[in-house]
Amino acid sequence: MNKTVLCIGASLVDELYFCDNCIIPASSNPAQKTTSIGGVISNIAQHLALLEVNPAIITAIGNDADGMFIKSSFDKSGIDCSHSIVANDATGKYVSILQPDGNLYVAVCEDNCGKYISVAYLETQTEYIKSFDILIIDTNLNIKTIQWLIHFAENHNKQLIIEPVSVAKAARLATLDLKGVFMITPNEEELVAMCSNDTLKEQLLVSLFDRGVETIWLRKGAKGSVVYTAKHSIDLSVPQIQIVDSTGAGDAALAGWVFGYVNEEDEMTCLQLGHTLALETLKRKGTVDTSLTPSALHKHKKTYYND
Ligand SMILES: Nc1ncnc2c1ncn2[C@@H]1O[C@H](COP(=O)(O)OP(=O)(O)OP(=O)(O)O)[C@@H](O)[C@H]1O
Ligand SMILES: O=c1[nH]cc([C@@H]2O[C@H](CO)[C@@H](O)[C@H]2O)c(=O)[nH]1
Repeated sequence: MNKTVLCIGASLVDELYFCDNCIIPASSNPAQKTTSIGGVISNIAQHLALLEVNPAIITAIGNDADGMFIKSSFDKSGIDCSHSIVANDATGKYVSILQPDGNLYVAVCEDNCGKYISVAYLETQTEYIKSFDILIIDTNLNIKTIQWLIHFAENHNKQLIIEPVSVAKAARLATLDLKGVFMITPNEEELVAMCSNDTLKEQLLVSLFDRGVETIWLRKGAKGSVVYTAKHSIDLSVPQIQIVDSTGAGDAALAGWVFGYVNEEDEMTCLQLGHTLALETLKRKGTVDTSLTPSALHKHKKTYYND
């Protein structure tokens, strides 16, 4: 393993409510709740730790029981969170309401990492950040911090990957200078939100390349995904599966891809590893497949992709 990975963004508590029956809007629906650690960057870091990539994280948690639970879980997983912020505040929370088939109906999120992971804070951490090869960030961060990190990565030759999180938060990227961004991983709705003017998919992709993005990994749910660079693209479908919970497929896909990348796998293998981890996550409730190991991921990949 050659490259080192630092994740920067939100750690939250996820409360997922699986409704017993098809949701009746504007009324109370009987449901079953599961609670786990969430936040896009935390999901990615947790999977990378299980995959023995040895990630570190800069995140913000509150000085409450949720925050202490998240910190002790990171410590147990070997995720270095010693440069994270423990704020005199509540830990952020994501609450989602899902249909009985595991598809998202609606979700809300209150998180504080935009407030605490400021440019002023990151400026005190530059030597630490410089010690990593790959920076993965989520758009829970505020616009100024995201722009600072993009420039930092460009100036210090770091590979910066941006996970756009949601349609609302992807819009934070709409006006930014993206020069030198190594990879960005939107779904089709987030792609539109990241670009201020264009509407056609081809124009959206070209506008991101013009703004300086090297690779766009476009996620298409049950239709798989496509990796685009200015020169070529590769497309991969997914087998049909019975999903249990749609939460976190995109985060898992990125962690699987990064695992392949740091282990110097070819681009199709990285993509297959990404899809494989997404599929395994979709088959269980919650965002992290806690049974994951590097060899289990390779074994599942063989089953899904038959090679
Ligand atoms: N219903 C599905 N069946 C099979 N695979 C799926 C399904 N949904 C998602 N995937 C897999 O997960 C990957 C990422 O999922 P998706 O396209 O939903 O991304 P996303 O919207 O960024 O995810 P998230 O829900 O985490 O925000 C897809 O490219 C695909 O490989
Ligand atoms: O605004 C946000 N919504 C949802 C998430 C997280 O997305 C994960 C699923 O992809 C889930 O764990 C939630 O906490 C987030 O970090 N910010």
